[in-house]
Amino acid sequence: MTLAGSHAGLAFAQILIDELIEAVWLVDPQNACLIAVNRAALDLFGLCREKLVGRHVTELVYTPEDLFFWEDALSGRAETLLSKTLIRRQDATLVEVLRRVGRLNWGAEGEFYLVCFFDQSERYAAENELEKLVSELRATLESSADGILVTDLHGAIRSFNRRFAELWELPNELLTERNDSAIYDWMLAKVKNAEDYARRLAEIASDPLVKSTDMLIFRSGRVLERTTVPQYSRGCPIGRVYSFTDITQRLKHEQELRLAAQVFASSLDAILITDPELHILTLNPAASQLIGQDSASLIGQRIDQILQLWSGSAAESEICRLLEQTAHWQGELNYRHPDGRELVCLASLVRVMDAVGSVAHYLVFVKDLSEVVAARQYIERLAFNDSLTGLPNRRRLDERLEFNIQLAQRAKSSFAVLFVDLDRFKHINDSMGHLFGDRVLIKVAERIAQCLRHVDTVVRLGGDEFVLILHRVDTNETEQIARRLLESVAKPFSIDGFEFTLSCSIGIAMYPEDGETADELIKNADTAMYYIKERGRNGLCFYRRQMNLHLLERVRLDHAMREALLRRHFWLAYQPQVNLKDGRIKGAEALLRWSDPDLGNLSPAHFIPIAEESGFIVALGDWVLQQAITQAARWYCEGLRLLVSVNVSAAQFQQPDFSERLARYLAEANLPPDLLELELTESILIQNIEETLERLQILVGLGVRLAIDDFGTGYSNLAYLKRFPIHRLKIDRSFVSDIPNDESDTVIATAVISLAKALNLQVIAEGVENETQRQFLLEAGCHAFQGYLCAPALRPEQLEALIMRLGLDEPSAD
Ligand SMILES: Nc1nc2c(ncn2[C@@H]2O[C@@H]3COP(=O)(O)O[C@H]4[C@@H](O)[C@H](n5cnc6c(=O)[nH]c(N)nc65)O[C@@H]4COP(=O)(O)O[C@H]3[C@H]2O)c(=O)[nH]1
Repeated sequence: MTLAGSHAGLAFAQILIDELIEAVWLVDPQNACLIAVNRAALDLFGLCREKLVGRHVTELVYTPEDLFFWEDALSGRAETLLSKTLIRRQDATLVEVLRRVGRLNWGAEGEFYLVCFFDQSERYAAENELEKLVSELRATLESSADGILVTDLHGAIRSFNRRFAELWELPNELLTERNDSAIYDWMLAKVKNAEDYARRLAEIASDPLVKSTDMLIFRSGRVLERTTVPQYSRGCPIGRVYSFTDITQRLKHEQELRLAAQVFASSLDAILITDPELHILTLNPAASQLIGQDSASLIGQRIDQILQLWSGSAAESEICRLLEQTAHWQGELNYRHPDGRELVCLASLVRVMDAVGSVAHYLVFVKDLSEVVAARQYIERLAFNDSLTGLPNRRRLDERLEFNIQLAQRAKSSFAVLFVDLDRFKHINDSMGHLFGDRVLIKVAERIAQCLRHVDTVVRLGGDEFVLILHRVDTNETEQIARRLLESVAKPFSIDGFEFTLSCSIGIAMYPEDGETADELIKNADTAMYYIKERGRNGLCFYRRQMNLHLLERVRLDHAMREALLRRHFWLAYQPQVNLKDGRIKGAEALLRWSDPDLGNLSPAHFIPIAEESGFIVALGDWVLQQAITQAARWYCEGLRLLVSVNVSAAQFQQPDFSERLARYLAEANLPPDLLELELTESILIQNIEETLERLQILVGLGVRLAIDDFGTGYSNLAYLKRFPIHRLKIDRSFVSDIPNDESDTVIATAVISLAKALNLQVIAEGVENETQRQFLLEAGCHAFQGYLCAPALRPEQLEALIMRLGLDEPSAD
């Protein structure tokens, strides 16, 4: 029997199930029709009791599972069912329920199926909501730009996001197999200072409530910022969330920004930033210093009203065009500083665009060029002016000459170029030092300038050379000015109590006759100057065309000399040196002779200066030394103890191996060294005094005698003279020739003789041509003479014959 068959049972069951919270059906197991439903079931299905009771269960169930079950239940193959399912309400909505079917045997009342429905829709909705929330959270976690690690209070990892794995470069195996200690080890190995890292982590772990932010520096250089906060649940900490941000780039940018700010603040150039309308937004200290106003008063002002950006050559439209095209403009501007200074500035304008392509700012850089301009002007002055005398220099000369040429061409006029060179200036430099020489040059430059008109130009070429341009002059006027110049330079100088006189040689070239270009004019004036130098100096000379031929001749002569030495066209003549007291011959000066089959007999006065200029004198002088020693040795062997004097040039004397060679020649010839005298000029001796003294001592150590040739023509310093191991002074021919008529020559000759006496030196006069001179020198106490009065330079055999006639005064007799 089923429950449906027992009315009393059914009524009781109805009362029972009505009290239940869940929806309940009682189903007749015979026909699977509903025999009773409770109130909750009416609510759940949205049907009235009449619409439910009596219905076949399969009309009310919805899912295949239910349909199959009831099919099986009716055929006795199934009795219970418990699962989630769906029911359809009257309004066609589906409701998720947990449905339980059980077959109940109610004793005498019969059997029935009890079908209970628990409405799960709310729970499921909550679960769904939760699931959604979780997945949203997960997505949020994953989409975070920071790496996130969540742990429990003991550090066990609960989760981390992909970014965390990326930042820490976790290998795949650590992603798949969760191994907390391996992950922590990995992290430890990544950081640079593992010890600090571990200590800090332990500190954090020890306090579940701590919040902290730290910086982690990786071995790779990457820098992470780690922030950790406790994770709470219902107000209690249950774990910890770590978030990691890669701040490598940010730090770099911050550093760059700091640097930029530092550059901005400390830049020596003025930097101003404006808005698109050129209103100043900010400026650095250098800008306020350059402009001369404090930054507060400048901010807000238009930059172009403060700096004359559009002044000068730069028109506003042009600057705007350039800014438009290249985003940059640069130009010079003048700025009058409030303190009155006129500044020359280099300004640069740079346009800065914003993200959408509009002008955001202008950067204005201003550099004060005043010092640079002053330096440039100074360099120009240096470049175009001689630093010693302040006169224009060679570079300016070319410019002035070109200018004069153009003027003269236009006006069909002439002008003069004078090449002025001081005579024997080297002696002053060598004897008094370069500083003294410089002061002399300044004084000379002043004197030259005083002789000129303001339209003329004087240029110092260097050393003691000056070039003058005389504007619009003819030869007469030029000569007058040149003579004035000679006179002016010849006036005595007095520097630091030292009184001396100078002379100069002036070569003159006239435009256009003597040259049409600047180079030609200078070259020809120079040639004329050389010409006058060679002819005794202290004078002026106009250029003549033949002079250049003369220069060419010098080159040819130098070549011919070299050939002549090879072909044995040189020989030595010996001029006797006579004892003034007894007229006997006491020595001879070896003088070079050149008898050339093509050129004839050439004078050493002509070719020696050329050899000195070209340096050939070293080889030539060496040959002379060897020849003279050989000859003296020959005479010595023949029983003639004759002192032979040899002229030694500066270049020869300065050869490092001069004394060694000399010693070798003496030894090879077997000549007693005291039969050789070296004649050195004053100019040789006054160069590098200490070094010269050393060399002289070596020579004296060899046993040879030393004489100063042309004594009186240089600037001998008596103090040094005393120190030099000299045996003899030779009075220059120029002081002898006018004795006794020229008073100053006479005085000088007498003074030299007295000086020699005082220093206990021998003294010989050269160029003695007459008896008066001889007598004068004898009376003055001179020891010896040489000159045409006795004989010119002779061939050795002629000298021997003369000695036979006059007798020999052996050197030891001095
Ligand atoms: N007016 C006049 N002149 C006289 C008289 N007695 C001698 N002379 C000349 O005066 C010059 C004296 O030689 P110096 O002053 O050393 O002047 C020499 C010397 O500076 C140089 N010289 C000659 N031979 C040599 C040499 O072998 N080596 C070097 N380095 N220079 C030499 O050439 C210069 C000229 O030599 P020279 O033409 O031989 O001219 C010689 C000689 O011939 C005289 O009574 N009156």
